[in-house]
Amino acid sequence: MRNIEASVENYLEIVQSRGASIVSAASPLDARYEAARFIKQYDGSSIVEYMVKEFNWPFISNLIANRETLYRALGAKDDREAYTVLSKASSSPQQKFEERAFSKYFEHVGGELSLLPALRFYDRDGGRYITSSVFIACSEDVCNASIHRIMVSDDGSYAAVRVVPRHLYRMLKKSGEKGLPVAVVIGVDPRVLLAAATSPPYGVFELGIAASMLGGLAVCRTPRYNLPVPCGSSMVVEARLGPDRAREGPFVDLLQLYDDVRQEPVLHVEHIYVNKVYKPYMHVILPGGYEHMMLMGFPREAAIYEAVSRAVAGVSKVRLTPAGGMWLHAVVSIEKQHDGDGKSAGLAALAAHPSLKHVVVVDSDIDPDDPRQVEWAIATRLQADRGLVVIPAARGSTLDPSAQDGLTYKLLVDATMPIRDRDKYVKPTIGGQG
Ligand SMILES: C/C(=C\C(=O)O)CCOP(=O)(O)O
Ligand SMILES: [Mn+2]
Repeated sequence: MRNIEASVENYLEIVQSRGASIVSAASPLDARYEAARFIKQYDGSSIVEYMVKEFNWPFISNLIANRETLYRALGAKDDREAYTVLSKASSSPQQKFEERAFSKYFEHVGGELSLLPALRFYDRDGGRYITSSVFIACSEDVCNASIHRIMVSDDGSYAAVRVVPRHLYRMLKKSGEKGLPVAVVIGVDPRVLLAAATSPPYGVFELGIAASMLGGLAVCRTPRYNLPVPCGSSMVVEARLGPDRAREGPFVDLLQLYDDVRQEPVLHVEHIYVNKVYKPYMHVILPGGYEHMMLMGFPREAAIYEAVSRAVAGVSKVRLTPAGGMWLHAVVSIEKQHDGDGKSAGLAALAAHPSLKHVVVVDSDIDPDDPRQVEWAIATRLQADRGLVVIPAARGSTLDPSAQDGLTYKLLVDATMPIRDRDKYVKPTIGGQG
């Protein structure tokens, strides 16, 4: 089914028709902690909808409740198909969108920061946060879409945005004294978020990748800055980003740690619009929750799958593991053909996802989703003198508190069995079963 306007409402219809269910809160929740507790209760299991006391719009979380929901959305039956959908969309983004009138879809509701659907999640949070915000910006003839959290300070005096040094950062640096005009969309089909979480080369517009996955994309041009946004977005904010900076953080990141406090660009909100055609679901991603990990990690898993498939003859499964925040740790199982395959697979994984820190390579009889099996492989198949590769002082994740000056030691663990003597390593099965 197509959802070319990319609304949350249509997405819900699609995944519900394919078996996903939604849990509704009985009464409105408090924006401070109570909504977070409710989302957490269904983290990794079910989509939840709820009202938040001081807002009139419906809220929604866990849109990618688990892998099954994501696969349903992608129309895929397994990992391989899901990776293929994303990889194909990334390598052949649509270049043209269907343009529609902004005024047909959106009504102006004001410009105050207090209207932003921001919640407070954890006790040390630096303010209230919007976590599903997709920033759309164009510079010269290049457009970019990427996800950045927005922090609204507790006294409501400013909003700041965490901008990691990637494409939006590059545009911001070029924008000079006036700051960078941006359109921020909140509440879209999560396939738009997945596309925005991929890292194509500069110049590839991530909305084109979303369009490939959605079967087309209807965009509306924002009134002030003429920026293209999906017409089904629940909220559209027109703003200028920077050049001034303000305190941002702490915020709970993918690793379930409080990220550093930094000076980040201020978001100068000008106009806020809400969708009048679709039910304007405000999407909230629980920081450090399953949906956060899936949205960030799944595109990297697909990239690792693709890279390892080029490096060795057979890949069984790739997992960025939940305990590593689906960001720092990977387990890859392969059909080993040569004794060097374990190393080739691990090196390909590290290269495909620069934030990856530790990778364990196992044989295809080990399930990367089962930590006991992975540990069993390490216990019985690894010899540290030949199975470990340490890469000193490499570029690592900014989220890793143990890294120094952005540099980290990487580790590849080749826990595959040697080609010789394979008989010594087989998993025993109880006989007499046919
Ligand atoms: C801010 C990031 C993730 C999050 O908290 O959701 C991205 C971190 O990117 P690195 O390149 O690993 O620093
Ligand atoms: Mn980009």
